[in-house]
Amino acid sequence: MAGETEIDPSAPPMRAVGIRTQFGPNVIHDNLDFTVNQGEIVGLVGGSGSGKSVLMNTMLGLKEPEGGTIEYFGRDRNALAPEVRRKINNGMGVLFQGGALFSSLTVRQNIMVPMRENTDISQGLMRELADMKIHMVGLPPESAVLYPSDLSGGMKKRAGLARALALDPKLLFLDEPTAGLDPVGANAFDELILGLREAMDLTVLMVTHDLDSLYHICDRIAVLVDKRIPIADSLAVVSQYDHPWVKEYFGGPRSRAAIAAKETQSRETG
Ligand SMILES: Nc1ncnc2c1ncn2[C@@H]1O[C@H](COP(=O)(O)OP(=O)(O)OP(=O)(O)O)[C@@H](O)[C@H]1O
Repeated sequence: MAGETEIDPSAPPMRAVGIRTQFGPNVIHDNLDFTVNQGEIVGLVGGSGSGKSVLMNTMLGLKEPEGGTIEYFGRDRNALAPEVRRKINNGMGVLFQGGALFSSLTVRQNIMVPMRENTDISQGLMRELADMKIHMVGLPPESAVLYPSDLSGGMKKRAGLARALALDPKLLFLDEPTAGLDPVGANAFDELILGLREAMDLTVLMVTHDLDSLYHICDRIAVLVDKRIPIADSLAVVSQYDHPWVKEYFGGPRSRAAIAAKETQSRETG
């Protein structure tokens, strides 16, 4: 197929190169570079309104940047053959803030939506696959027939995640996945992401304000400040980065508490 041989499977699954994003006169990203490597969990942090969600949508392909390119597997996505682009798109799952479930559909029906839109598998098989996803995200089997309004906040997130996993993605995008969860629920959700990464060989880009999540599950942390990502590295490196926002974010009391919690956890797990 034309174009298919042109992606490089050994190249990073996603790269933003020289991205410029602008809404009218409001420049959000300016010459922003950012790479997401195979198999890693990257946390994207930055102040409120710094452009994290817009960047996620741009990398997902929901928004075209005003300048620069997004590469998938080493290739400008706009140069990909339509079949290749569709295949890559189907390999992306996204959990939006709040789960974004269809309120008039049950959990199972919600999970079946992307299957119905993108595959021609039978209704029976779709149901079976949807129930498997429900199991994978740790929801009880009976939740399949519940409506979103019947679910707790944590269950909604899990249902949204199950739908994000519907097409067995390789790239998972999470927008504030633990927002609104209590610490126990948030920690359980973090563990779930770690387990799924192993089980499904996922690469994860996660927008988050949750310091515990950053410390617990992220391999690298990308910092979006001043319209760019000047640093994307391990927590140890990023937390020493010389920028006022970084100093405030990683040097504040909530950060110190999260570090202390992580150290306690590391000691307990040996
Ligand atoms: N469709 C749009 N039209 C105009 N401006 C927009 C649009 N979408 C986002 N913006 C602006 O872009 C900027 C970045 O928004 P974005 O939602 O990406 O921030 P964020 O870093 O995710 O913030 P938060 O942490 O508060 O969720 C904001 O100033 C926002 O008002």
